[in-house]
Amino acid sequence: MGYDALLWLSFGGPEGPDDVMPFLENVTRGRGVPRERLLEVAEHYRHFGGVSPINKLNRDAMAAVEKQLSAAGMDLPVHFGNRNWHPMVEDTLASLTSDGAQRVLVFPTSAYGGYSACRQYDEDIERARASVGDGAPELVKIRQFFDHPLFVSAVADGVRAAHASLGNEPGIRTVFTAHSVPDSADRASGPPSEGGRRYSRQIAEAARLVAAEAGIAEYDVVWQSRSGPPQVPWLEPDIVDHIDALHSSGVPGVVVSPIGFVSDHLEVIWDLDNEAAERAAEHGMAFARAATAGSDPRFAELVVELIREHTHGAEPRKLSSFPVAGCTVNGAPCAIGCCEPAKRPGR
Ligand SMILES: CC1=C(CCC(=O)O)c2cc3nc(cc4[nH]c(cc5[nH]c(cc1n2)c(C)c5CCC(=O)O)c(CCC(=O)O)c4C)C(CCC(=O)O)=C3C
Ligand SMILES: [Fe+2]
Repeated sequence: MGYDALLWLSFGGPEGPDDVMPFLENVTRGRGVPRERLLEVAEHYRHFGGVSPINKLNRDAMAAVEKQLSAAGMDLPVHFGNRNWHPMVEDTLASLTSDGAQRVLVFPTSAYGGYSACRQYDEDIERARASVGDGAPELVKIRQFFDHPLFVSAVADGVRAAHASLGNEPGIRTVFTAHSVPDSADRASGPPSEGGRRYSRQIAEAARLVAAEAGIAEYDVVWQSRSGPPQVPWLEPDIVDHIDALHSSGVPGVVVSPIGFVSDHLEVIWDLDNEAAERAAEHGMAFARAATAGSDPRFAELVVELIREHTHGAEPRKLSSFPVAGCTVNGAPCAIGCCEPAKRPGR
């Protein structure tokens, strides 16, 4: 049986100043993020007129995918739905249902496993189906793709271009970043038989693959955009602290590749292009931020290939030996214990 549509499932972001606080309240509801952190992040959004680039970046990427789908003669309309801001996934699914859709593929805009990057999108699927009620279509989620050759080569080209922009000077360190998560969430991610830490291990593996493709021997993997109360341990070190450490050890500059994200959304343009770049400048270090994969033509090609795994039984291409995960039906978890939400301290 075929599919009636592709649901492009993303995080969402505000599209004007009045959206900022309600958006942040949606993101952090029940998550124990301190009020001060919320107000601080609201300032980051206000710096850009209250508009996150994320929705436009998603719409552009969707248009690129639609173009490639129609060029391939595949009749699969693409619909946009978000977890935290309009168009909300509940509304998109309601309209797909009234259009008569019975089976829908879901592309979540994250390459990785773990609670925030994978399981929470399953929860969005469950919540949207529950809100539609009887007659909700079957929702089949597309797998994690952190080790797909098209993802790896798009990120690697971004890293190469960033080094070229600094004149390929020797000694410039390549630093990969991903969104920090509570250490407890990382430990709890993935099936226990794999030893947990599916999220950070996949990030490390993607970094290794990209560095190998770009011919980079020395690199680091660090974290960014930490929130949550300071007494709760999150993955470390933070990119800004890491720039201090590199400076102390005499490193003349950095190329920062946000490998944990698929687009240049607000956490990339604020936390890296602003905060990390500023710290590097204070130390007199060279700084270049590598592009994310989402705007590369290979990203649309990647999405179409992932779709074809479902519609044409295409063989999954992957460069690591990690198990294929994340491809679940109607928001079911990947496997017993896989990507379970971590118990959040202070909740
Ligand atoms: C792993 C991960 C990804 C990557 C996977 C994926 O891409 O899905 C990601 C993406 C994103 N995170 C984003 C924004 C925010 N994340 C927050 C808070 C949090 N993120 C977390 C993790 C992740 N986040 C966590 C553990 C929290 C703590 C609260 C909680 O447990 O939920 C907060 C609250 C304020 C703050 O504390 O920073 C905001 C505003 C945006 C949109 C940016 C834009 O608007 O352009 C995007 C794409
Ligand atoms: Fe986040």
